[in-house]
Amino acid sequence: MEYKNPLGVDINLETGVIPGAKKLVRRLSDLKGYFVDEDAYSELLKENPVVYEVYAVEQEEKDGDLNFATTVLYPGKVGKEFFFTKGHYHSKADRAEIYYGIKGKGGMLLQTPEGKAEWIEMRPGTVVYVPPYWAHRTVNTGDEPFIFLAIYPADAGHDYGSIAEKGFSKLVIEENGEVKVVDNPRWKE
Ligand SMILES: O=C(CO)[C@@H](O)[C@H](O)[C@H](O)COP(=O)(O)O
Ligand SMILES: [Fe+2]
Repeated sequence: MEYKNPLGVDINLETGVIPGAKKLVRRLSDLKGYFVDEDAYSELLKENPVVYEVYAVEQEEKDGDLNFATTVLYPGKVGKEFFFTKGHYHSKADRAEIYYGIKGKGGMLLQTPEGKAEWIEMRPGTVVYVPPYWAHRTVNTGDEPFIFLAIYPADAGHDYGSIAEKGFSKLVIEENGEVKVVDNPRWKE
């Protein structure tokens, strides 16, 4: 039997960086078509800010193993919509996931394939259980980076297709200085 080596790493709780992890950067240009307000999107695209970074420690895609990753989701808005991650189902749709809030303020939008949505607020210390089959997207509703850890099966994979095409049935927006979760006018089942 070949055994893998155990590993311990310290997440930088201020920056979200995991030493030695693979870094992925998503800029606004990577989120074309995701935000409802297309004029606001085009305007902000001139700056093309970084929307989020992911630091991932991933194993081979095998049943039984685990990956973990931090995400640093920057504050910002496109029109009224707060910055968010793309959001995805898992390619192996029955794979669950755990998120843990590290820094900043935000939340998670979750959705079943039938379009039933849930919003869960997250702050440092919040654990979110993402059940099998639910799409999930995080949203930064604060004014500093929102940082969290995700732990997920190594064979879960990411299925971005249907969210990229249809989005979530709910939007998380700022209106009159308040965070609101409202119906997505573009949502169609
Ligand atoms: O859910 C997971 C892994 O299953 C997170 O590590 C996200 O991958 C990350 O927060 C970026 O979000 P996406 O761009 O992948 O939606
Ligand atoms: Fe996931």
